[in-house]
Amino acid sequence: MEMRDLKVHFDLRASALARLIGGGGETVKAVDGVNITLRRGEVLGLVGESGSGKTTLGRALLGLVRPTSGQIMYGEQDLAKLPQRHLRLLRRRLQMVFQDPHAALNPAMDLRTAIGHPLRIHGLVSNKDEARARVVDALERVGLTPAKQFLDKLPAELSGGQKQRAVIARAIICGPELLVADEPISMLDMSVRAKILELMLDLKRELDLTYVYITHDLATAKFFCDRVAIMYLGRVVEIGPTEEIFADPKHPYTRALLGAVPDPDPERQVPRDLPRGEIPDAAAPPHGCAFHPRCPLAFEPCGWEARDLRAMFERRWIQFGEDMLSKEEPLVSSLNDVGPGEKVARLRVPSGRQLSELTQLFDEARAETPDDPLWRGVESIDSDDDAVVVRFRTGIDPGLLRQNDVDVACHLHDPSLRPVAQ
Ligand SMILES: Nc1ncnc2c1ncn2[C@@H]1O[C@H](COP(=O)(O)OP(=O)(O)OP(=O)(O)O)[C@@H](O)[C@H]1O
Repeated sequence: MEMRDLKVHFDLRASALARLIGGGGETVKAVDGVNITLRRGEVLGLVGESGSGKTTLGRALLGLVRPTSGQIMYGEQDLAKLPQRHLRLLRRRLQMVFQDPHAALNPAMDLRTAIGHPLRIHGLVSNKDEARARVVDALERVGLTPAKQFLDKLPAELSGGQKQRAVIARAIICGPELLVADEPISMLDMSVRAKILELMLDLKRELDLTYVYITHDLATAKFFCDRVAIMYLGRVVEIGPTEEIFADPKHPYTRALLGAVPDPDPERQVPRDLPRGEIPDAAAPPHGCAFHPRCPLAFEPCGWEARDLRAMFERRWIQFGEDMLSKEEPLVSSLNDVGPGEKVARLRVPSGRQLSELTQLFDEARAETPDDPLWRGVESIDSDDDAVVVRFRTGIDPGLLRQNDVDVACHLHDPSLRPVAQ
């Protein structure tokens, strides 16, 4: 399966007020230009924080959400353009295992009915005995044995791990080629997590399956995946063999994620030390490299914009406290109106204040945090009669660059921009 420049954008409805004043709705770029070739028989991990687009990408692969553009080539067919009717036929070969096994099973349906359901939908059995035999086989494969004892059980009679086994049995019963497993173990007890992953690996070998494994948990990705794709705000920022990515992560975001792996011993939880800031709003992602506002190594071409100035002041106020906030915030209040992608910030002097206060503020901010990467993006700071004008350098969208067996989307690795990778 090959994803080519795959995009899934969601149009959010504008609020009634926004519509009245002529504003359109926002667009969330959940998946924004993904190119991945899925190899037969591999386990590909989609790894990233919440909101990075993993689930949307997984759903798109199964035709559960329509791509906005791009292709999903599956053999000769482009799933992105296939009519629903044809997709339904294909779906028996493309299955999903969901995060929550409790929600995935109808509480009123016994396992015989629930697991056999896809067989009936796809017309793969002609009578009850055949269906029963296939369900028994699936139950045995997932370790719910003796199978006959499980046929008439309801989900409420099963443990969490048993339920997830039943969900997996339902996913494999039609003989799929690809399984998209979306956090399949995150809601299970610690004690059964490894067993479920081991079961999935056994099934992969026995049934010649290919997996897409969606997770924010790097520890299981390391154990389970042949390759991992690290996603950030709808894009793949690094992809390659699991071993190589874990041994030598190249993207600053990957490095930050790996640094944030919690210690399995709860007494020694390592704090999540992802770089400053939250994941930005996917409806108004940062320019250039979307990670640049959080990146400690961001430099000139990474996509600096006027919004980053506001974030720099916020960091300053967090560092230096309330007094500084109340003194300085009114001076730079015009930054509140800055929209995405603006390359020039014009900070007007508020009435009753002096231009010299504003220029001094910039001098102080720069002197006190000279290592803040933001300054690398500032091209000039000038002042005219009633404003300080900050201009930012032009950013470049990072594409994937090949580094040994890994592709990484980071300017640090582009010799034409920075000769030595850091
Ligand atoms: N149906 C939808 N309508 C609007 N926005 C959506 C929809 N589905 C997902 N999104 C948005 O798309 C972005 C990516 O979401 P997605 O669920 O794919 O991320 P994720 O990495 O799987 O996160 P999580 O681990 O929390 O599931 C988010 O900003 C999310 O709010």
